[in-house]
Amino acid sequence: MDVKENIATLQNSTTSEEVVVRIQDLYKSFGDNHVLNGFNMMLRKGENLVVMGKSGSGKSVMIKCLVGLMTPDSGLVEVLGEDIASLDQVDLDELRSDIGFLFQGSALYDSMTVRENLEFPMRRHRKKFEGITDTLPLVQEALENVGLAHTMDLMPEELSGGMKRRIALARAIILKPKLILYDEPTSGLDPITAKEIIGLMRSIQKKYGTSALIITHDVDCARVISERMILLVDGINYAEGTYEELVASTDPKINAFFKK
Ligand SMILES: Nc1ncnc2c1ncn2[C@@H]1O[C@H](COP(=O)(O)OP(=O)(O)OP(=O)(O)O)[C@@H](O)[C@H]1O
Repeated sequence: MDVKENIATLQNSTTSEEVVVRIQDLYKSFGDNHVLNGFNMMLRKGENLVVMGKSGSGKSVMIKCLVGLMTPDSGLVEVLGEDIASLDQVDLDELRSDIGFLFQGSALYDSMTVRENLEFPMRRHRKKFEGITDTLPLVQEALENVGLAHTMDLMPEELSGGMKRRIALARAIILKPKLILYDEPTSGLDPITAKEIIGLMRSIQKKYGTSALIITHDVDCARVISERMILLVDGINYAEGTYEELVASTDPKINAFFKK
C-alpha cells in the first residue's frame, strides 16, 4: 500500500475522537526554500508516532506549525480537535496546557531549582491548576515517575546530562498532558542512559495513556518506542509504516535512514 492509500485507509477507519493530531496537505516555504510540500500525518489516541527526517528536512517547522508558533502557507493542522488556524492567543495557550514538550538538550532553567523548573509550566497555565494551592504533591509525583524525587532542591548544574533529561521529562508530564512532543529525546546521551529515557517514555505513556509525537534521528529509539514511523523526505511523508516494514524496503531514500 502506498503512503496516500495508507493515510486514506487510516483516516477512514479513525473516528474524530480517536484523532489527537491531524495534518493535511501542509505547505511551508521560506522564499525559494520549499520545506513542506503537502505533508500529511495522523496521530491517534494512545499512539507513539515517530517522524524521522534528515537535518533540515522540516521536522521543527512541522512541529512549530503544530503548536501554532509558525503559520503554514496552507493546509490543515488540527490538534486535540482544534483547528490551530482558528484559535486566538488565549485559546492557543489553553490548548498548549494539554501538550507536554521535551526539547532537545533538556532546556532546564539554570537559575531555578528542580522544583521551580517543574512549577514553571504550572504557573504559566494557572487556569488548569485553579484551586490547587500546594504544588508539592504534583512535583513529587512527576519526579517519582522519573525516579528523581530526591533532587527537588538541587540546581540543574548539580545534575548529570541523563538526570537533566529525566527532569525535563518530569516537567513535560506535570501538566498531565494529552499529547507529548519529544524533540530528539535521546540525543547526546550514552546508549545506556538513552535506553533509560526510552523506558521512562514508555512507562509514562502506559500510566497516563498519553499520545506522543517523537522526532528523532535515533533509529534504535524509533524502533523501540513507536508503533508507526513516518519518513519526512522532500517535504512530504515519503514513507510510513512499522520499523520492520520500512527497513525491508528497497527504496534507496528509505534505505538511507537505516544504514549503520
Ligand atoms: N524561520 C525561518 N526562516 C527561514 N528559514 C527557516 C526558518 N525556519 C526553518 N527554516 C528552514 O527550513 C528548513 C527546515 O528546517 P527545520 O529546522 O525544520 O529542520 P529539521 O528537520 O528540524 O532539522 P534538524 O534535524 O537539524 O533539527 C531549513 O532549510 C531551515 O533553514
